[in-house]
Amino acid sequence: MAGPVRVLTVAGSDSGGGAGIQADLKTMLALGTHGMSVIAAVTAQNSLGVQGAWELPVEAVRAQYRSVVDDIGVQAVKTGMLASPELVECVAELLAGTDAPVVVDPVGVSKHGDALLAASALDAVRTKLLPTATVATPNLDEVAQLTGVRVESESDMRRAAAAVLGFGPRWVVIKGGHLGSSGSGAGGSGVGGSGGDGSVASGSAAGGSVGSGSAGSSSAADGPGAGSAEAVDLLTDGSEEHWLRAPRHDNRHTHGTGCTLASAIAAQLAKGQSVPEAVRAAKEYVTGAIAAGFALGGGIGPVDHGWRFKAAEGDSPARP
Ligand SMILES: Nc1ncnc2c1ncn2[C@@H]1O[C@H](COP(=O)(O)OP(=O)(O)O)[C@@H](O)[C@H]1O
Ligand SMILES: Cc1ncc(COP(=O)(O)O)c(N)n1
Repeated sequence: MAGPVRVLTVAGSDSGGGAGIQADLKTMLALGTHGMSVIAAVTAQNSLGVQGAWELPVEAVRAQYRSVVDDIGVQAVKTGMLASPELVECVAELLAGTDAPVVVDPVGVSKHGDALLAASALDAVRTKLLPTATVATPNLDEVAQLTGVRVESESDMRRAAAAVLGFGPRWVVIKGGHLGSSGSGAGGSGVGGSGGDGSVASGSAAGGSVGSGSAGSSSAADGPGAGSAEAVDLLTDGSEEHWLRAPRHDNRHTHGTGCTLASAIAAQLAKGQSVPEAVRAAKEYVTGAIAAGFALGGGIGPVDHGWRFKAAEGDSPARP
């Protein structure tokens, strides 16, 4: 079909504009695609944390999805914050009926430790949502939550990948962004008006080109910026292994990194790239966005989704 490449995000809204639906749409635009959204939950959120979260009714999510898919059509779908077991099941059922590649970011907790998924939804993520995924992109806290595997070094990432693949996604990216950063601890508000019960500890990450290679030994360090010099992710389907290595940027403004990576993978898949090509390109994009991350509000600022536009314009951000 002629026209722009179309990518859909099914996720939560971040009022601060750094993560969730807002990060997804900015990423899709930056990578030359037409982004569309199914809003599953709304958060009141800023650089300091999540002040409130409300999930949408299942019918509202199903109706948004049908409106987009039945008329406009999608060439890839990405999922993010889905909040409740009912929404996870609904979205899994909708995705089971699509031929488009699906990127599942099993969002569990915000960078500040606020629960974005009820603990009662974990089983549905494992047994219903993950089997629909072409690529799943858990961070290390989500790996622990979903599989019980605690990753403390690069060598643990293989075990983590095998455990996630056991739930049925075709590929998994184990994101090592939290390796070598300090944990920020759980707390804050829970998910939804129904009350969140899924709070878990989260790591706060501190913030070129992407290399690949084999697993090395890198030990967890004692604080943001003091960790390993690389941000290492492992992409595997159980037979092929791709180690994606990029410079670790000593930048605390990393709000939205996971959403950005998953949306970038979806955009690249929609353009027709293979999974390894798409993940490599997405890693390059998120690495540049983290390098350009900026302060906004009093806490953790966002990555810069427009970093390539600014670089092309000669570096200095445009001023009105
Ligand atoms: N400080 C950093 N410098 C460079 N890359 C990073 C940094 N922190 C995270 N990343 C990368 O950003 C992507 C998202 O990872 P992560 O922050 O772990 O996800 P999440 O937002 O889900 O917690 C991964 O590719 C990871 O390696
Ligand atoms: C609505 C929403 N969705 C997802 C995240 C996770 O953000 P991150 O990409 O930093 O892990 C978030 N903070 N808010």
